This record gives sequence, structure tokens and C-alpha cells, in this order.
Amino acid sequence: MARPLIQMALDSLDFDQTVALADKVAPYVDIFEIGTPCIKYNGINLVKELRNRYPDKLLLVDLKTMDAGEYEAGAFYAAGADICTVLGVSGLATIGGVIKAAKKHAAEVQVDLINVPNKAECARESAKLGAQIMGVHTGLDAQAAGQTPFGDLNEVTSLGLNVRVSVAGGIKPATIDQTVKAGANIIVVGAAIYGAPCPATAAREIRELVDAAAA
Ligand SMILES: O=C([C@H](O)CO)[C@H](O)[C@H](O)COP(=O)(O)O
Repeated sequence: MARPLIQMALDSLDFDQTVALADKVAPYVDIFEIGTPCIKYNGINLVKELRNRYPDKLLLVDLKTMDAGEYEAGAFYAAGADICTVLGVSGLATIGGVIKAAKKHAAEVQVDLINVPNKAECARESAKLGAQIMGVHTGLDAQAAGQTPFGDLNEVTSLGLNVRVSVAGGIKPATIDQTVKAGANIIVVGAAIYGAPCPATAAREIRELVDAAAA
């Protein structure tokens, strides 16, 4: 089984704490995600800082774009994002705009399926347009209401689309094995790392569990 990538969700609002956390977990993760609250608060300078600091890491900016796809995402790709996210609920015109912006920078697009009623249809249509990654996502508020992403993950991976599938929503050590076995290509981890007493140790444990599950 191909080894899934690990994406660290940087969800603090504090610029310096975000960079310090990235430094701690860098050896164990493949993608730095600048989370939505974090990018809204800190803006494009944080993209530039992480790009300069980590030229070889993948950098995802979780814009969750809802409108003006090409215009909004274009600036973040220009600043060094490898992947920007666009909401599936935004519709195909906006998704297509982000894809256009990504193409100009040889970058990629993730469609976030959060709150999309028909995830299979959205994933199929977005893939046809050229989106490379489908994001199965149970957001923080839905997690607080007891939801998990695993049912949606199985649905989306079973579509057999020519895309990578990312999964986010409270993934922790105890759920890594089922996540890998369900076919996730990108595993997003936020609170289970940044909320741990030692984030570097937690990230290393996640790395080991992902590698073991994929072996
Ligand atoms: O995308 C996220 C959330 O909607 C805030 O932007 C989180 O980064 C994502 O859910 C991963 O974090 P955890 O659920 O804490 O693992």
C-alpha cells in the first residue's frame, strides 16, 4: 500500500506559535496546512514565511474559498502555496476558478466536501473539471456535535476516482489504522498533535502508526 502523506493542521491564530509548531513537527509530516482561522488572521505573510523556511515541504492553504475562486486563490499560489482549498458547496464555477489559478502556478486544488449534501456527485464533477484532491472533512463544530469523517471517507474512496483523497476531522492515534485501511492518501491531523503535551512526540507517533498501517 502506498504510504499516505501526513498533513499537519496549523490552527493557532498566533504567527510565531504557528512557525514554532511547524519547526517542532517538521521531521514527521509531509504537508503543512495553514488552517482557515490561521490564514484569515495572519494572511499571506505566513504563507511566505513557511515557504521560505521550508522550500521542500508541501504547503496547503486552507482558504475554503466560497466565491471569486481565481481571484482569491491566485495570490496565495503566487506566494508559494502548493495546494489551496475551495468549498464543494461553492459550486463548479468557483471550483473551476481555483483550478484555473492553480494551473498558472503548476499547483493543485483540494475540494473540501464539508457540508456538501451529495458528496459523490460533487467529487465526480470536480474531478472532471481537474481538481486533484477531494477533502473528506468533519469540521471542528461537527466534531463537537459527535460526528466523524469515516463514513464519508469510505463513500469517497469507493468511487474509484483518479484523485487523491484527504481526510480531516479529529484523526488521532486510535483511528490512524482504520483511516489508512479505508484508502486515505492524505491524513490531516490537528488537535491530536498541537494539543498534545509534546507535539513533536505526538507527530512522531502518528508517523510511526501511518507507516505501520501502510506497510
Ligand atoms: O480544517 C480544519 C478546521 O475546519 C478548521 O479550519 C482543521 O484544520 C481540521 O479539522 C484538522 O484538525 P483536527 O480536526 O483538529 O485534527
